[in-house]
Amino acid sequence: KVYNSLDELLTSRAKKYDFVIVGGGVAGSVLANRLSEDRRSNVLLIEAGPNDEGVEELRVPGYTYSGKINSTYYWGSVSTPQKGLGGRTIEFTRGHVLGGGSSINGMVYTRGSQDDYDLWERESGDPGWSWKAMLPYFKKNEKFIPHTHRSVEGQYDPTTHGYRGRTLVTLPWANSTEFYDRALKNSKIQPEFAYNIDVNNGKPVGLTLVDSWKAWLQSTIGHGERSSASVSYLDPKTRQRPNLDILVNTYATRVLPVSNSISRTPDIRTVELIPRRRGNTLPIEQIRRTTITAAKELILSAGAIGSSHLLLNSGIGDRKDLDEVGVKTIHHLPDVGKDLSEHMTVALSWNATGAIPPPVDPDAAYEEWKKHRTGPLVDLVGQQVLWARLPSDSPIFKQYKDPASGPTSPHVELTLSGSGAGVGAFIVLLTPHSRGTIKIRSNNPTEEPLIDLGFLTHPFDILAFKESIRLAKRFYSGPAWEGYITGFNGPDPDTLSDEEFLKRVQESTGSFYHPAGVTKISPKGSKKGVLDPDLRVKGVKGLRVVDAGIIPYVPTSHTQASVYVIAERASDLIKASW
Ligand SMILES: Cc1cc2nc3c(=O)[nH]c(=O)nc-3n(C[C@H](O)[C@H](O)[C@H](O)COP(=O)(O)OP(=O)(O)OC[C@H]3O[C@@H](n4cnc5c(N)ncnc54)[C@H](O)[C@@H]3O)c2cc1C
Repeated sequence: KVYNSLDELLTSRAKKYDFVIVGGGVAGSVLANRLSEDRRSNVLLIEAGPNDEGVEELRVPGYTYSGKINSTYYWGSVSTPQKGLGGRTIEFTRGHVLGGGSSINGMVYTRGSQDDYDLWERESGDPGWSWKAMLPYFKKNEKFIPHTHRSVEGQYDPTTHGYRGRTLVTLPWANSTEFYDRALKNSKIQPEFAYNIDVNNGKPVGLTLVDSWKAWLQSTIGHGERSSASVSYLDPKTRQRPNLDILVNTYATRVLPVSNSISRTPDIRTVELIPRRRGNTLPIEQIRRTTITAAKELILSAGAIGSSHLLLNSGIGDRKDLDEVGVKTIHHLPDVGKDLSEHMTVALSWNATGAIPPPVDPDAAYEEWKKHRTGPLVDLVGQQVLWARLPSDSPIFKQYKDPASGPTSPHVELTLSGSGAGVGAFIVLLTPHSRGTIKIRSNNPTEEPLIDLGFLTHPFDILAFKESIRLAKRFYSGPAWEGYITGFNGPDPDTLSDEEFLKRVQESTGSFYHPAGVTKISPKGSKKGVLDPDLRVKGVKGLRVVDAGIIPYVPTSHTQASVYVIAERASDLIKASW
């Protein structure tokens, strides 16, 4: 059952919970479902944002980024002034609703490379995080739905996918356009950008024996609707389980050792809660706090930012930083909130001579979606994404270590789009050297955390942007674009001075909202990192973290698929330990 307020839960329930999960996003929704599969386990899922049930705007794929989604479903976070961006702050979007990021995100479904997961194995010393070991979890999570209204032959590899999972995944609904036909034609002519049938096979570079690949984009959309973690894992049947309570509109301020603990190791199973609206900072003396203690485990799934914020508010972090803001350290764990890695983006555009497509009537599109779940509102991003490796003989690798997790990992993603007079490529720097931090401003847990993304603080990343833009220029100057593309609008590293180029990039760099690394896994016994390989917080009892923050280094993908499989595996680890 869903409880809309803390009071509602407290007045109608006096239940003991075995597992308390904080954060009802991707990981939290998966855990709530899997842990409550065992009817003997009582599970409480706590989410700061509202319930997503019946909110149509969250279900229409084409409404994402359209301004039609109410601001209540976002945290409204902003980064600190970014040193590498000349002091500019950037909006840092996070989902604030059941389903978390998956209720508002771009729905791109990419798993990353085999080397990304093999890096997790190396970083944690646990082969259970390797690509090979995680592949069954990808299949467990996914229900791939091949379209029947158009031919999708040759657009995906059937052996790569799962067909019985909960997250619906599909290919673009619309047919290809002149722009995408040309992009595909180009991939047949330019060996650097060869076609690969399915980006989700983990080792696309190895298979194609070239340095880059391109495939039909897959999205977490099914039957014309967004397939978020709450829709798929907290479906009406799951919500009715008598052993699962879901509490929304409730913000966790701190985690605490259980009051009667006699152990020397802090036994952290209590969570402190307040009713709270999105983003409002409450004066500390007005905060009326309630606590709930888990009988077995407290699990933080508040997202990379939310979980590190919560640990720091609780006095679990670097003693020096905590002292500075007047928070008493209950457990000195220096790496909490450190080593944040994140993707950086820059949008490029070219002029083109393509046919102007007929305008879409928004009312008719909505009517079609409502009646049939078809039409222009069923797709979101483009049909093709190009993932590429920077040439291995590029001079930047003589100067700096290649940050990619291995040869199957691309350095750059280009989301290709084009219609009429404009062609675009959204460049994503997938393997940054720059690092950021999450810190707290004060001892008031309702204050927003300090989100420092560290963008462009490492010189490699500026050079990597240059090389990535050159790569995009090579792609769009291929023979298939002759007579179609007429000019590049930059920023062009080959015509601008270094200063001008940097300024243009600093003005436009954005985030891709894929933060990782702030509560990373490391080997048992290692002083580095925040979590043991089984996701327990090092040096304390009773507390795990399960979300994007556990990932040692941002993967070369959009991150939701990684988080789904992290949570699927975590559910098995937790079940196996009781
Ligand atoms: C705008 C945007 C677009 C994206 N596009 C894509 C995409 O196209 N494809 C893709 O693969 N990935 C995408 N992502 C990333 C993807 O959504 C995330 O990787 C994923 O949601 C992370 O899952 P999580 O469980 O770690 O955290 P989340 O899904 O963010 O869940 C965390 C939950 O915890 C709640 N919470 C936080 N703090 C507290 C607290 N103190 N008390 C109670 N609850 C709390 C939050 O409200 C949230 O619901 C996008 C993300 C954003 C923001």
